[in-house]
Parts: sequence; C-alpha cells; structure tokens
Amino acid sequence: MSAPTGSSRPSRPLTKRFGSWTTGVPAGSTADSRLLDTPPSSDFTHTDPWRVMRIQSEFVQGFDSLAEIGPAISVFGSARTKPDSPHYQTGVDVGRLLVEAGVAVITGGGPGSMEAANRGASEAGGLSIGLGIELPFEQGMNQWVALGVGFRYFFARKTMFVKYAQGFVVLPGGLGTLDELFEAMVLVQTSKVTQFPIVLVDTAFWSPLLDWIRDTMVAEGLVSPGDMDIVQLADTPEEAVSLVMAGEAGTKVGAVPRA
Ligand SMILES: CC(C)=CCNc1ncnc2c1ncn2[C@@H]1O[C@H](COP(=O)(O)O)[C@@H](O)[C@H]1O
Repeated sequence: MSAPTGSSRPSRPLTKRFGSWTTGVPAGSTADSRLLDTPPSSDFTHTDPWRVMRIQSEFVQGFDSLAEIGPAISVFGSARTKPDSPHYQTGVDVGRLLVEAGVAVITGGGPGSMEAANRGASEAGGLSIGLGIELPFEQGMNQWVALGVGFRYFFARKTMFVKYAQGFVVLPGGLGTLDELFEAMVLVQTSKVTQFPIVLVDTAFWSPLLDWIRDTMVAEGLVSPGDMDIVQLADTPEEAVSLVMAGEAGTKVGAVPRA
C-alpha cells in the first residue's frame, strides 16, 4: 500500500490511542517542546498517576541493585533490640553463620536486630544488604550495610525481600516483623513461592503465637493443620541457619562460585 500524498491524504484523527492529546495543545508545539517547558506548578508530582511512576522506579531500582547478589537469606526482627540484648547477639551470629554457609544477608537496613544481622554478615566478610524504608522517624541505614537500597513503599520493598532471598530467618520482633512473617507465610500457603523455609528463632517467644494459630485458627477451620508446617522453630543461631540452608538457598550455594 503506497503512502497517501497531496489532497488525498486523510485528515488526522482528533483522538489518538493514548487520549485526546491533539486537542487543547498550543499550535506549533510538539511533545518534545511541551516536555522541555517549565510547568506552571509541580503539583502533578503529588498525584497518583505520578506516584505510579515512582513505584515503578522502585521496582526497577530494586531489581537492578539486587539481580546479581547470588543466593541470599532475609533476616527480620525488631528495630528496637538493644545491642546488649541476647537477641542482638543472636542476630550477629545468624548473620555470620549465613555468610559462612555461603549466602548474602538481606535485612530492612534499620537498627536493632536488622543491624545485628548486617553486622554479623559484614564482620564475617560477606555481602550485607539493607533494604531501607522511608519512615516519619527516619533513622537511616545502619553502618553495617554494604549494599543499601532505599524504598518509599513497603510493598515494593517486601517484594525484594522475597524475590531475592531463598528463605527467611525471623528473630523476635513487633508488628513490622509479624507483617513480614505473615506475608511470607501466605505466599507459601498459596504456593506463590515454593521451597521457601521460614525459621522462627526463639521457641519461647514464638510458641504462644503458634499455639493460638493451632488452638484457635486451626480449631475453627480457618487454617489447615498442614499450614503449621510452613514455619520451623529454632533455638540457636546454628539450628536456624542449618534449617534455612536446607531449602533452596543450600542448593544454590554450590552453583555460585564463592569469592
Ligand atoms: C526504632 C525504630 C522503630 C526504627 C524504625 N526503623 C526501621 N528501619 C527499617 N526497617 C524497619 C524499621 N522499623 C520497622 N522496620 C521493618 O519491620 C521490621 C521490624 O519491625 P518491628 O520492630 O518488629 O515492628 C524489620 O524487619 C523491618 O523490615
């Protein structure tokens, strides 16, 4: 088919596939010139369509930063754990043992148990990763993070915890820790992720929660009895690391040349 020429050329349709952008624009302007014009107001950066672009960029930034980290385990736990707490030492030991087992350590990059796990990983010479989150009471990334990625949105950040780790170790924590734990449990329960070990450290801390799930949720038929097997309990860092490494992370370690 030949290109239309002269007077036989069809008139341009007013409405294009991406909207009616040919109407209401200054005569003689182009997409380029409109892009380069200074807008009268920056209010558009606070609109949902603009936020979608920002959310998209968080995924791109996360994928770009983490695509080559190799096998990794995410470690969660309270932001409030003090350095003199036994939980802090557990976090340090878990971080170190994971690195010795051949995997990178991913945390939320904050203080407390996150800092502890990053510290253990860093001191053991491993890859210590922090996925920070913008919070109203900003604390910044802990000093033991070597590869830090900042997020504004919890949901984008949570995708990275799962996508780039082959298992979770969960230390005692509060609502943030429970949020991350239950997200992972649901992903396993609904087969969105498979072979994904989730190890809870400190039987005394976690047992009341597991008892309630068993005695109330399972008893009322809201959760299958088999769902209790989604998590495993450990009482020492050694036990936790050995359980979590028995999953896919363990099989991946052999496939990745150690530095
Ligand atoms: C002292 C304080 C509250 C600092 C908050 N600073 C934080 N920085 C980074 N991640 C966080 C922070 N607070 C909560 N989280 C996320 O939620 C979990 C801890 O929350 P929580 O303390 O258990 O409920 C962490 O695994 C982390 O991914």
